Parts: sequence; C-alpha cells; structure tokens
Amino acid sequence: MVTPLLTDLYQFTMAYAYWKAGKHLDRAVLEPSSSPLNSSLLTVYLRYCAVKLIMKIVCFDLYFRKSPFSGEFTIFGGLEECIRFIANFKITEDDIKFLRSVMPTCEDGFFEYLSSIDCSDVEVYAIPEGYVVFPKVPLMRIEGPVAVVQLLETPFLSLVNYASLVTTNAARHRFIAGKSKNLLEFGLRRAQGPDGGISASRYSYMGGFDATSNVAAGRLFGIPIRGTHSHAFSLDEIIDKELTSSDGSNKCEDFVFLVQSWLSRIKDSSSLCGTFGETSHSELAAFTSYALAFPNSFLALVDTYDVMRSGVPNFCAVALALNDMGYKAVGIRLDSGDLAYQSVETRKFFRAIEKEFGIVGFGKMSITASNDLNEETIDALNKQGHEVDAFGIGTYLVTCYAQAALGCVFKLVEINKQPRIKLSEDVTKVSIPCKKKCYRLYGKEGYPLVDIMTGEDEPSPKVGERLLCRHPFNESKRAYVVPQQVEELLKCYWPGNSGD
Ligand SMILES: Nc1ncnc2c1ncn2[C@@H]1O[C@H](COP(=O)(O)OP(=O)(O)OP(=O)(O)O)[C@@H](O)[C@H]1O
Ligand SMILES: O=P(O)(O)OC[C@H]1O[C@H](OP(=O)(O)OP(=O)(O)O)[C@H](O)[C@@H]1O
Ligand SMILES: O=C(O)c1cccnc1
Ligand SMILES: [Mg+2]
Repeated sequence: MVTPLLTDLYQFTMAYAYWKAGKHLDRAVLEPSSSPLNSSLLTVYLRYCAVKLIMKIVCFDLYFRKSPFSGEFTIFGGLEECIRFIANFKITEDDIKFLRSVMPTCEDGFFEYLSSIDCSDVEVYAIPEGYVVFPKVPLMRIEGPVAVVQLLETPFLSLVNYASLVTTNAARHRFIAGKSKNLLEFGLRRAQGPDGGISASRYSYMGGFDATSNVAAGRLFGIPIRGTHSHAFSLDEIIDKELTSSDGSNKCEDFVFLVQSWLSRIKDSSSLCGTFGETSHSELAAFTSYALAFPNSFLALVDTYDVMRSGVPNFCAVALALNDMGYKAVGIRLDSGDLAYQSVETRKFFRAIEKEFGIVGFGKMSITASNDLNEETIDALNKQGHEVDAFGIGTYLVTCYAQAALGCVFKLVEINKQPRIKLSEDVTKVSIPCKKKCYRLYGKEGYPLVDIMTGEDEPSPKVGERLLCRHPFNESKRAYVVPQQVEELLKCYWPGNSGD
C-alpha cells in the first residue's frame, strides 16, 4: 500500500509548479534571438537555471510539537518503513497513467520527469527508531532536490505519526504495568482497519509488549503470538476421551472421568471452603475438550458463568487431571467484573489447592486479565493490590483512545544553505530554522541529561566541557551542563549518492 501515490494531491501539484517554473526558464531559450552567439550562451545559462530550480537543495525537519497523552516523552517509531519507502521509491507507468487523469492540465514533460525520479539524490539523517524523543528536536532530517523531497512529506508523516503514537502508548502501558507483567496486545478487532491493526501489533511490540494475538503480524514481523479462548467456546459432547501422558508412558482412557473425580475431590475438601453448588457442567466440558486439544498449554477463560463458584474450580479440576498425566496447565483469564478482587481470590484458591493436594507450583498458575484495560485501570488495580500476571489490552491501546494523533510535522528549514523559518501567531507553531545537528548529553551516572540542537557548522559539545544549553522559546529556561558522554542523535540512514 505504501507507494508514492499514498500522499496528498498537493505534493504533486507543488512538484508540478516547481517543474513548470523550471520549464518556463528552459522554454525561454527557444525564443529567437538576434545574435546566435548570445543565444547559445543564454541557452546554457537558462538551462542551468531551470535545472537548478528543480534541483534546488532543500532541508526539511520532521518533528512533533508536544509529547502525547499529556506526557513528557515519546518513543520514535516508523523509521525503518520510511527508509524502505525511499529505497523503493519509483512512480510506475500505471501510477503515471492515473496521475495524468487526476492532473489533466499538466504538461507531458512533467510526467516524464516524474517517471524518471528516485531518491538517489536524497539524504536522510534520523534518530534511531525506538529512542525516547522530545518535542521540536528533529526525528528526521531530509535533504535533497525540492520536487523529490516535497513528495516525501505525507508518506513520511503517515509512516511516523501513528507508529510513534502507538509505540509511546504501549511504552506507557508497560511503565504502569511494571517490568514483570506480561503484556499482550489484543486489538486487531478494534483497530483502525486492517492496516491500523498490523501497525498497532508491530509498534506495540516495539513499545514493550510481549506478544500479540494478531497472527498476520506475528508472521510479518516475528512477534510472539499468544491467545486464550472466548466465551463462545463451547463443546458439550466429548467423544474421544483418551489422553496420553506427556512422556508417552501411559494412557488415560477416560480423561473426562479423571476431571470429574478431581472436581468431586475439590468440592469435598473442607479446607478449600468454597461454594461449589453451581459449577457449570457445560463449562467443565468446554474446558476438558480444550485441554484434550492443548494439554501442554491449557489456559481457560473462567468468567462465562461465575468466576469463583464455577470457572475457577472447573479450571482447577482440569488442571489437576492434566497434572496426573504429567502436563502443567498455564492458567486462567478474567474478562469482566472486579479484576483486582477476582485475581486475589483466584490466587488464594490456587494456593489452597497447592497446599491441599501437594501440587508444587500450582499457586503460581498464571492469571491474565482483560476487558477495556488502559493506563488508568491498571493503575487502579495496582493501588488496590491484585494478582494479575498478564494483561490483554485491545481497544485503548491500538486506537490510542487518550490521544488521537501525535501531530508530527515536516517543515522546511533551509533552501540552498539559506535558513528558512515558518512564522506564526501561535508561538508553538514557529519552526526552528537551519540544518541542525542534535546531541544527547549524558551525566556521571550514565543517564541522559538533555538533548541539544546546534547549527550544522557549530562546534560539537565536548566531554568534560561546560556548555550552556538554552530552551529555544523560553529564555528563562537554561542550564549549564558538563557532559560525561556526547551522543550525536541524527545518524545517517540514507546517504543518497554521497554515500556511494
Ligand atoms: N478493580 C478494578 N478497579 C478499577 N477498574 C476495574 C477494576 N476491575 C475492572 N475494572 C475495569 O472496569 C471496567 C468494567 O466495565 P464493565 O462494568 O462494563 O464490565 P463488566 O460488566 O464487568 O464486563 P462486561 O460488560 O464486559 O461483561 C473495565 O474497564 C475494567 O477494566
Ligand atoms: O477489551 P479490550 O481491551 O478491547 O481487549 C480485547 C477484548 O476483546 C475480547 O472481547 P470483546 O471486547 O470483543 O467482547 P466484550 O466486550 O464482551 O468483552 C476480549 O475478551 C477482550 O475483552
Ligand atoms: O486470545 C485472547 O484471549 C483474545 C484475543 C483477542 C481479543 N481478546 C482476547
Ligand atoms: Mg470488550
């Protein structure tokens, strides 16, 4: 899908206007002149001007103005796709045919020009993907002939904006959940279409999720794929009741009977002190058939009937039967109600089973929670105390519910080495001119202290040398820094011809 036509029409109309201006100069040379000598000199000069106009070297910065989710940081995503885009940049004959129909008044020569261009004259410097980045500091610096660079604006923004937003959202969920929790991305059904779903899975993984339920994303990007099952999983009748033990040494002819006998032992146990009058037979049959299909990775959704009166005891009966056959069940998923309370009660029950039947490790069985989770609900669960090991997160993560877009922009900062600025009555919209170099300065403990932008020709910050860092818009914000390490942030990802 990501082709040069995945752009706004105005990128092509601007490219045409540049081309036309050059063409105009070019055409002037064809007009009759009194002196043939003058005419040929003029020809050379005007051709030079025409080429120079189309080839005018411009420098653009791609940056955002404010970190999303009322936060203080952003994680940069989408760079690899941008580089892939320019590496393959080619306007095909089919594309040209379509563009001719969209821009019927444009001259043939323009379309010939379009079909001839690629990104070999373009140079891209960028901060590495996955880095923490801050407002106003260019994530990417793109330099090259104006008509070509102009065509990169919308595709680059489209590739970076959502990628960075959802990566940041994922990182924030990871931050609030803590390092030890498993984070599963479950958003495909809620994402902004199939393409949004694929990007969400890819960049949630980059932002710190452990796995996705999205099989296509797993295949495309090598992301671990995980899943449980849904409330709809129902299978009352079990015909093949046989289960071979995990080491293959023995066979249980009637696994269903083994499960039922464990359920009776659970119900009869005085130390478990449960209320098990209402365990659902149909739920037990569903769990049992699922365990027969996946004895090595049995994980059950336990809130279809009643978590503590039915789901959890049914799950334990199947898990204990699997244990007899040498298999270790994985755990349960909770998908409604008070997740903190239910996870705590479930953990108590698992521990009581471990004690009652002497099954080492049963108390540590995994508890997954899902159901409209987001940063706030996870924070609330943390404050209440919970026993959840893994969170399955969909809607709020992939739709970036708390903020619809990052608002990255692509702004001209230099033309033929001359600085350019965008002025605005809104001071936050004023751009910072000039081709820049950007550095991250680190302190004694190895932590980054500040990111600083300098002009291209200014001296770079030096380790151990005191440097005054000034906020670009707020004069009163300034700090002296003595860096212990200096990292140049903008690294070359596409050298163009200069890298040959
Ligand atoms: N202990 C808790 N503290 C804070 N929020 C919680 C807690 N437990 C669950 N939640 C959140 O509360 C919301 C519960 O929503 P709702 O009441 O609509 O779900 P439900 O009725 O339990 O389930 P459903 O309607 O999906 O069957 C969800 O967003 C969930 O993540
Ligand atoms: O809640 P999310 O963060 O979007 O995570 C994914 C959800 O998708 C599934 O159910 P679905 O939402 O389709 O049905 P439900 O609303 O009845 O739970 C699943 O059981 C999760 O609840
Ligand atoms: O595997 C799951 O449990 C799952 C997958 C997608 C959405 N909700 C749940
Ligand atoms: Mg839901």
